[in-house]
Amino acid sequence: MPGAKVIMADVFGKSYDALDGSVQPQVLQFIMKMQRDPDSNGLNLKPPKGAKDKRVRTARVTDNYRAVLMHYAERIYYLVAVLPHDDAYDLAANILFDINKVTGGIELINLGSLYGTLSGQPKAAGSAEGTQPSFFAGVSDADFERLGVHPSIIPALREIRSEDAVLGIVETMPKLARDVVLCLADGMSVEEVWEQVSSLAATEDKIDPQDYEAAIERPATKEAFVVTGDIAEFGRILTEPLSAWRIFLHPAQRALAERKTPYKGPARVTGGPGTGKTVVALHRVKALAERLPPGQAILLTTFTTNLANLLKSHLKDLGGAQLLAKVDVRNIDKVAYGTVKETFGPEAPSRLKDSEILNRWIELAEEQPVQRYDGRFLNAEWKQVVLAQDIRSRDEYFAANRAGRGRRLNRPERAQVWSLIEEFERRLDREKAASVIQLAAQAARIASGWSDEERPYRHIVVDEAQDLHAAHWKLLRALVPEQDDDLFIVGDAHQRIYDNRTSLSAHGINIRGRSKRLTLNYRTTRQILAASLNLLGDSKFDDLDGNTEQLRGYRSVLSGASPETVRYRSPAEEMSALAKRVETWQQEGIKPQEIAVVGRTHAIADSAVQALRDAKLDAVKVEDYRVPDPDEGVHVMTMHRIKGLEYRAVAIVGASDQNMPLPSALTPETEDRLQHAADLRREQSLLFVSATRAREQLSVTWSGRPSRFLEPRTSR
Ligand SMILES: Nc1ncnc2c1ncn2[C@@H]1O[C@H](COP(=O)(O)OP(=O)(O)OP(=O)(O)O)[C@@H](O)[C@H]1O
Repeated sequence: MPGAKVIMADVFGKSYDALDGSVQPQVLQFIMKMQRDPDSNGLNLKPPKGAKDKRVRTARVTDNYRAVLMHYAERIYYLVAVLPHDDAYDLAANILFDINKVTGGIELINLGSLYGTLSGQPKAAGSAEGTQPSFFAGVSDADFERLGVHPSIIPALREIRSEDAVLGIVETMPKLARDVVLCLADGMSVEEVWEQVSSLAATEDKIDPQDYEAAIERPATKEAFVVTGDIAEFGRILTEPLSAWRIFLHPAQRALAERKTPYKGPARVTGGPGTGKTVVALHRVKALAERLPPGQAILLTTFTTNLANLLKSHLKDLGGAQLLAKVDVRNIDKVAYGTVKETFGPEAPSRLKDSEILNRWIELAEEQPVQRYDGRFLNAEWKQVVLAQDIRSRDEYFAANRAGRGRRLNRPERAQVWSLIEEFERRLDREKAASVIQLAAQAARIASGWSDEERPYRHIVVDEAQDLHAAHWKLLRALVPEQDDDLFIVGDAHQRIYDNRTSLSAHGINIRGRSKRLTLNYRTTRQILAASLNLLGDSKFDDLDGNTEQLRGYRSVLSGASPETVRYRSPAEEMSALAKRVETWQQEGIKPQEIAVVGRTHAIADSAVQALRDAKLDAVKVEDYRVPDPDEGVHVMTMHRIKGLEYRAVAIVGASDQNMPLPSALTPETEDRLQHAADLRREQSLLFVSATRAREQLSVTWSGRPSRFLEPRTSR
């Protein structure tokens, strides 16, 4: 008897993750049995009674669990879910499969959950909102269908009368319908939605609504189903819960990442937290690697080593060792140091961390008989004026542009500052040491002298671009010849947490006409998003290229609990409440390693670890360069360390005015007004970054006075 081909639907992952560890291995056994012989008695593969779609089948996985499948062609089955017996029959009764008229891809429509989301909605008449018109009154059925919304969904859309209901229902829809409905709800016209969403997802094929063989080959199907017959591949996929196979690019993301016609120069993608910028960068690397000529290389870089390690593991998930072999994944400081070391070998200076450099500046400033300049001010002047413009002489410094610096320096003052800078650099030379930014400037100087043939990369992709310094951009510009698809840059100035501000065009990186902004957040519930945006107040942010960026249209499809903001009388009380909160989250089914506790300083994080352990909860401090094992417990870390990560639940602790902003991170206002403002914005961004790591639950707590960034939304 020939075996069957089993194809996994994207939604399958959700039901699989919810299964008990003892049932999960049985699912693989079940798939193997299906592949061997779907008609074997033990499987009891049959059409359930009362199913809306005659192709639905149920089959036995264990005594208590059933698989729901769709049988669409001879010996080919889609696996939709494995659920407890009754739930499986419920689902089987309410699903439909069809070929989407726009994408030509196969779609799974779950009418049960779709209509289920409407149950809490006010009725059309007889309720407080009785006269509320249907939210989509202006869109005809024909328009919905033309845009790619399946006709079975349209009656549910007619029931919608509030934005909340829109956001609730889209979670249960097929992908294209979800994007269309969100854009219409955002006020876009039918034509705009066609141009910006549906037409981008449309297939050029002539669609035969019965031809599933052709439909299975289309990209839209491949985004929603894992088409593999290889059992080892199934096993690998199922044991990597958040791995990249589940990431199905939104048409706007796909247009950026998989674009076939080359970008005629550098391209830039911005967008708020969780809009999939990193995902786009990874898919871009994959697309570029697929057409990379032999002997050429791609650089994927970001700001910190931790994030570079994370990118490496995501890239491996996405394309395996084969993809990784074509890509150099390194953080920017390593790229710079590598260039300097190649030239100077063992003579290359050793690297000093930013904190060590700052301490040396503070020492030098304090040694001066007359203390005219604060160490912080001098450090910033050196980094943001001297190193940013690669100034090497007193005359160059006299002529330097000091835009962005808030303290004027007259000529004699500039002479004083320059002599301090010379003294500082002399001391570092004597130590055979250098700051990471000095090394980047040196590397940029070296690489700028190379010919195009000597430039080591064919493409460079940059994540977390907002944190890079001017010297980094000069270096990157010099590491890749100016040509099509040279630089692909991804970032968000709202998340700038290191003190580097510059504009791409100042470094010969011209992105005009090649920049896009992503607006749909896939990570965070809209309740958490609204609270996080509140933290930013009315501060202004840039678009990495000298213009102001706005978060217009930034929204989430997910809905959940409101975040908590709670004040306690003392740090001890706050910490014991933290332990209770973490315990409650765990009781609600959130695993310890899916919970993060975040503090502004190491000391706060350490006291949180202690408090959790005192309450007999497993907790681990997440330090640099190490990812804890899943059984080490709740992850506790600083706000800098959580950058780029995400958790189901996040507790921000110690968010008092004493810690946020951290006084030692602020340049005195009297010393430099603009630097003070930039320091404040950076602290605000740190809190914003921390809050936007939360997928489902967020709590922000403190004792004493709340951080000024919390003021607008604290109701006490
Ligand atoms: N099209 C998509 N469909 C479903 N999930 C997605 C999609 N794109 C991204 N995601 C998920 O959304 C989350 C955020 O993605 P990602 O980390 O790429 O966003 P980001 O913009 O780089 O975020 P941040 O700037 O906050 O670090 C991830 O869990 C990712 O898997």
